[in-house]
Amino acid sequence: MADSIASPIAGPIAVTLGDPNGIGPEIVLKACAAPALAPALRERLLVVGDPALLAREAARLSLPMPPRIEPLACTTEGAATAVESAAATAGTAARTAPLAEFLPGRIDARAGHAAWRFVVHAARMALAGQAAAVVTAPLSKEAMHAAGHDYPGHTELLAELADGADVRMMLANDELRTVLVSIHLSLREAIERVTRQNVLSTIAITHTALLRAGIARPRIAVAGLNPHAGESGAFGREELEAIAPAVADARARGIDASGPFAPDTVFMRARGFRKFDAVVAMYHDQGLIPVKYLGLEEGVNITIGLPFVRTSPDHGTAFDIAGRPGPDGRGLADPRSMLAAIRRAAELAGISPCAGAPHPAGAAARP
Ligand SMILES: NC(=O)c1ccc[n+]([C@@H]2O[C@H](COP(=O)([O-])OP(=O)(O)OC[C@H]3O[C@@H](n4cnc5c(N)ncnc54)[C@H](O)[C@@H]3O)[C@@H](O)[C@H]2O)c1
Ligand SMILES: N[C@H](C(=O)O)[C@H](O)COP(=O)(O)O
Repeated sequence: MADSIASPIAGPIAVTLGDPNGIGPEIVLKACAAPALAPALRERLLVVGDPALLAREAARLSLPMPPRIEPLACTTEGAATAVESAAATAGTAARTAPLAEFLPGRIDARAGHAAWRFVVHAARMALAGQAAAVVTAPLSKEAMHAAGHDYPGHTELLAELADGADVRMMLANDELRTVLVSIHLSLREAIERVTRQNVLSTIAITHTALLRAGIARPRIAVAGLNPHAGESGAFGREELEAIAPAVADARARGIDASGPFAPDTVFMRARGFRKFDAVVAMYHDQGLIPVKYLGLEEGVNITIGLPFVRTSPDHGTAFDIAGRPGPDGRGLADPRSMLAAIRRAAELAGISPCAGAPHPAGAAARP
């Protein structure tokens, strides 16, 4: 992962539109127009999506269009304005529909297909060195699956596009970073993934990501799986048989890893980065709840282990509020997590996120 680098990566920051029927288009437009966004950073943003869809949303919300758009049509109107290569449109024409058929809040395979295309295109740009980073607006896994794209989420799709890179999901805000041993699995399967090798790989990928972010001696806390981290085997043996040996392996490699710690208290010990720079969590909800609970508006999802920078907001498509006008007609979707994702991507790509504008979070590059 290119977490933080000495010289900036060239090219735009590709921002995907997400599921057209979710809040993606709204938060992308709001983030692009946010007064808190530095003008120089705004100019680096390249929105990957359908221009007609963006224009409809911009008119609804009385917002300007983003300065730069990479046109990928999912509507027939977008197809009229988009200049796409034959390769880009191959196999998708049949799924292009009139703009009026893209309805906010609706799970629709055509929207899922469009969201998938936006991500694939942006990732290919980054892999080809044509984009400095990728920031993804939320997509609906259900709609993507309905379109026949059988990925649990962006993370797994991006890993495949990057030749099967060994990636992990990190969620970060200004107080906490958590990294997951496994992501989108049943809890039963997630427990099976708590192996010595998986835990060790997660610690190692986390260590590399933190080093690249400029943290000279990353301190990594490792959570247990069971209540009280198993209480010496009384409540489960995963700590004794997999997690503690993985921590020992990591330490033998010179990594400052410690644990397993009781999962219910390790996050508060890590909060504020006073004792630890990151917590390795044993499964999805163990690691994501603490960050999301601190506020959806600041959290950023970062894929570590990829050959390019990828961030996203830490929330989903919010179909329940998509397209809703709100009391002032400007929509209900909060763009702050998207803004945080854009700023974090810029930092990780070596681009100043705050040139010419205040950066509320302050601070140096961090994943
Ligand atoms: N990065 C991603 O692509 C991503 C991340 C998480 C979930 N998802 C997908 O999103 C869909 C819905 O997931 P969910 O309902 O569990 O979570 P969600 O984050 O979409 O919604 C949870 C709650 O938070 C609210 N909310 C979320 N973002 C908001 C914002 N920016 N402003 C105001 N309110 C906001 C919603 O209205 C809802 O009440 C699922 O298909 C899921 O797979 C995608
Ligand atoms: N697990 C993430 C979350 O709940 O925030 C989300 O599903 C995003 O996953 P991808 O980045 O893989 O789409």
